[in-house]
Amino acid sequence: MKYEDSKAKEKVHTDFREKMTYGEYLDLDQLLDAQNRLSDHHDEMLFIVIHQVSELWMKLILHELRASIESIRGGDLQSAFKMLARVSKIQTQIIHAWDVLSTLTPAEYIQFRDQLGQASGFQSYQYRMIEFALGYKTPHVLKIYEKNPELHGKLQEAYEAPSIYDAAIEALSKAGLDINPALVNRDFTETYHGDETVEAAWTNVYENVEKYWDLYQLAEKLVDIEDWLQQWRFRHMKTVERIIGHKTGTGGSSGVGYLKKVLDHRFFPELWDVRTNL
Ligand code: HEM
Ligand SMILES: N[C@@H](CC(=O)c1ccccc1NC=O)C(=O)O
Repeated sequence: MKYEDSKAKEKVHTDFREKMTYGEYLDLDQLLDAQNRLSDHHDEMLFIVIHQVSELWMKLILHELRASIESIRGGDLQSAFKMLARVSKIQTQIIHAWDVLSTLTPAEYIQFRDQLGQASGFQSYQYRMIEFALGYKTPHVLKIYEKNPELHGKLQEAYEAPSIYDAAIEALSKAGLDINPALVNRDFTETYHGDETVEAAWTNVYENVEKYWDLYQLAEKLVDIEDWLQQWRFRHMKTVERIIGHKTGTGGSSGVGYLKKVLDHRFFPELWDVRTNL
């Protein structure tokens, strides 16, 4: 039994459902007691809340992505569309969070930045699991968690699992489109970089929409997700530039230069290339 499930059961048994309150159901004592500032600077509260809200939304994104991968692999594309549409809407929420964070000025941030030590969003394991679920497998990220076996195990599992794009490629193949067989059983720990048979298959789908309506819809849902993820990355990079300029990051990277470089990575390359082919 998963931890979440056992906790829910315990709640029902001990509280008798009718007596359970709003705060108990949502564990608000715990949730609202977790904004612990390291400085007494007013704006540190904003910094903490934005991160916590983003991590909560990431939790839901992962929940939806994992289930949609299972649905695609099981041939139930309609359920996957519903969940992927939800992922896109969540992404718009976390993109808008940058508008709130942009109210933090460099002069304000610098007053509590030192307190953050070497902590950095670089260490967000949920963000990495999202990247893994979308097929961007960066092995150096696993190293960060070597000293935490529980998290390392979870990340390793996500690292080895087929991504949503692997599931989509399998769906292309199952629909009778000619896909390089080596791709279907490939080493999923490798970041996917593109394949001619996949590009030809997507081109076929886009040219024969009425025949491949489901695959066409799947493609467009994936484009939505990559589009929004790139917009999130871009807003992060620009917000960082306006707050810390070109200072090096607390995580040890070059900062803005590094965040710009990450923007080069494409998750579903053929879905972008196909647009040129049509
Ligand atoms: C004042 C606000 C912020 C600044 C100055 C900032 C700065 C940075 C910098 C410089 C990096 C590069 C790694 C490093 O050397 O530290 C980074 C990475 C990252 N940050 Fe932020 N960040 C901010 C807010 C946020 C927020 C609100 C989130 C949301 C969870 C976030 C998530 C991440 C993630 C996931 C990475 C890793 C990106 C990657 O490796 O592709 N950051 N951040
Ligand atoms: N990397 C940031 C620090 C930072 O943003 C941060 C620090 C602790 C917890 C989350 C953070 N957010 C995202 O990177 C910096 O260099 O200022």
